[in-house]
Amino acid sequence: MNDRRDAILRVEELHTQFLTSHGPVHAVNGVSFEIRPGETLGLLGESGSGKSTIGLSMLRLLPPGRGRISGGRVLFGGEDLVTASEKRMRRLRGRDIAMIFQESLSALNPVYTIGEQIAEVIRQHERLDRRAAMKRAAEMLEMVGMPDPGRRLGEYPHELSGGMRQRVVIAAALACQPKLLIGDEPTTALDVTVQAQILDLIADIQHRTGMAVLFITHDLGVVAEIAHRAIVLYAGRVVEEADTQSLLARPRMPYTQGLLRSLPQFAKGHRLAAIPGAVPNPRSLPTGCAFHPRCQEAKADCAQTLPALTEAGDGRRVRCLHWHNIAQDMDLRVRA
Ligand SMILES: Nc1ncnc2c1ncn2[C@@H]1O[C@H](COP(=O)(O)OP(=O)(O)OP(=O)(O)O)[C@@H](O)[C@H]1O
Repeated sequence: MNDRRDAILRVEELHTQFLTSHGPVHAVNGVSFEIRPGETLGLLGESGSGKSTIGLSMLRLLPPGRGRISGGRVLFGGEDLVTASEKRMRRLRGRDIAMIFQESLSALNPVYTIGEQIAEVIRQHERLDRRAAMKRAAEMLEMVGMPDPGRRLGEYPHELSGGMRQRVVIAAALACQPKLLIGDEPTTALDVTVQAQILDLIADIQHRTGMAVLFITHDLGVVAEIAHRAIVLYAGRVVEEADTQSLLARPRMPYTQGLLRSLPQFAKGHRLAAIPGAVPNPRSLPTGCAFHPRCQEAKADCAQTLPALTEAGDGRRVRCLHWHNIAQDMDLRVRA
């Protein structure tokens, strides 16, 4: 959180609830972060930690009547999207802020050709005739590395492989040159080779256009690959934020340390071990630090006091009462 002036997006104290027959579910509990142009921020967390809800809240795409933003601001270029009109949001979505999801097949309409669908997105936001929009659609397909883009324009989604469909979805998302791309697990359904290609593609386009990217994922390996900075989410709260290299080399929060130890490529000298237990139910969060029942470092006060998100130097933020001692222990272990 260094240079506040430059951020294209600032999320401040976001709270989002779902109303269910069993009462409200507090899915997002005071989340703040920012993204600067040309930057990729990884939003990392286990299933149920609130990642998708943050993405949907930012674009005001929560299920009507069930999901609601109950507090906070989402400032995009200084404008608060929480209070913007629905008309304004329709203009922003797809033009200034684009979102891509995991399941490319459901994002595409089976009865229209690839070309018609990309051209339609372009024409929703720009005054172009059909021919010009089709020409731009072909250029977009070329940009995302689609072989033989002219021919692909006339094909239907089912004629393409999963990786090629995801390229089409990215082409459509980027057709209006958004300033911010939100990717919600956009590579999770793809095999590792195609996943690597898509990550390279997003990084390459970002390099050329300077767009900001919020990359939502449960996969630390993906964050390591694509994100400049990362936020770790637990039970709807940010528990750690750091530049990706520091986060991977010197995680401060025990939860982040646990995530790293559960992955072979990051375990480095530690025994490979899954974090015991599961993400808590957001209807009944533990008192104090929500992670304390699963934490190997927990002390008596962790069950009583909710730690604040604390500045820990170098733009890092940590939500842990004992991060300082744990950090010293970790550093000693790393030096030994
Ligand atoms: N439409 C909904 N109605 C009720 N509760 C919901 C709804 N959508 C999400 N939730 C709850 O909100 C919490 C956060 O869910 P969310 O989908 O944002 O998590 P996530 O980190 O994106 O998980 P995943 O990786 O599995 O998508 C979960 O407890 C989930 O059960």
